[in-house]
Amino acid sequence: MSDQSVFDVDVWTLTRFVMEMGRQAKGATGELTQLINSLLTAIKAISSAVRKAGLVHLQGLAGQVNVTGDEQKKLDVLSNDLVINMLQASYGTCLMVSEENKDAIYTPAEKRGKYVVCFDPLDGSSNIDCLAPIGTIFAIYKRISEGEPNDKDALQPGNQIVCAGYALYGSATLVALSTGAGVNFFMLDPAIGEFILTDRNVKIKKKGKTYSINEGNAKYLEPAVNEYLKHKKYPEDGSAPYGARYVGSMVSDVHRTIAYGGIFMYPANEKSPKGKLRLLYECNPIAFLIEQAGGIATTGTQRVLDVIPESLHQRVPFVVGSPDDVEEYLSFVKKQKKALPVSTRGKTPIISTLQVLLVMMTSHVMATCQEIDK
Ligand SMILES: O=P(O)(O)OC[C@H]1O[C@](O)(COP(=O)(O)O)[C@@H](O)[C@@H]1O
Ligand SMILES: [Mg+2]
Ligand SMILES: [Mg+2]
Ligand SMILES: [Mg+2]
Repeated sequence: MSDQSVFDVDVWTLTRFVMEMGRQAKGATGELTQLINSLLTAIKAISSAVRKAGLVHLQGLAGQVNVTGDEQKKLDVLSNDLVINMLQASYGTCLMVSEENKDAIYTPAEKRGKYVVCFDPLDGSSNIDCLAPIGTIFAIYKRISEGEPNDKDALQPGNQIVCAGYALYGSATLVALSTGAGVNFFMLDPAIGEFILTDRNVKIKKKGKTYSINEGNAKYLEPAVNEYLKHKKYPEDGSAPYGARYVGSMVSDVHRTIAYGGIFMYPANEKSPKGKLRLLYECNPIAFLIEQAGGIATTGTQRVLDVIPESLHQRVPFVVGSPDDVEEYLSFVKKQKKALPVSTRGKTPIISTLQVLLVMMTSHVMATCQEIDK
């Protein structure tokens, strides 16, 4: 079938879009545009590598384990090298933090610029060999140090982000990007190798119809989370139960949540008391985009973007999505907190539950003894 679509002779590419945003920003030097363009080159190369991985033996393990204990895949390492090399060649960065590097990566002095980039070069890498969607996530900050850059430049809270985004290598390759004035989607047109603006100022639905969580962790989840999930499956008010969707690649699960509405959750659990997802290069960039799209991003106890980072690879509990859905989840968390005696609040619920049982048993035994004494 011949392609009847009109050939757009005034196409809005991501590069043009960012240049336009840059020109409107006072004192723009074009450095951010150049940095983003270099990042896009890495993303295009990763997209190409992902799509041919099965043909050129790029699937499977690289043989090392990263600092957070993930077994590195060959594509993790390749993606990481691409992003580091393209960013350093942009003359826009002074320091980078990557999931795949234990320490911060300092740009050689002669190539330094004013930006800091925290990134997850390949997100969802357990899904590479089964061809499920995977992604790349990044957050960009302005450095705060004078002279030599240092780790503190990367330990800024997410509310200091100047630009964040993700690439999704799915049935098409998409980039979602925000520089703080809303979220825009760009689709890669392989014919011209450009990302084309497809959705301007994307907004998440107020309330969705699906929840997304790894229910294989149910045994380890806090009671409030399981109570919430039960409410979604057996609504007491006669409304329709929610659907369940879980890809196991956060970028894919989050993109569906932004596109369709709903809630994505990776809360703390007994196995990972701080949750699994990493603050600097997964939770902060995604939280920034979710809020820019009108959603909520919480750790369960505070706004993700307000968390003051203490270490480069620290994890936080992570619940994001449609405002009504996340607010409803938080109401279950608050209810659980209220149900616990003050002295046990804030402690690991498993211990506090045992303490509550102990208090109840002791008072029961006391009451029985008093009965016998009468
Ligand atoms: O397999 P689990 O425990 O559900 O974890 C899935 C989560 O782990 C991740 O794959 C971690 O990211 P990486 O693949 O970048 O290490 C997320 O993309 C995803 O949401
Ligand atoms: Mg990993
Ligand atoms: Mg990841
Ligand atoms: Mg990763």
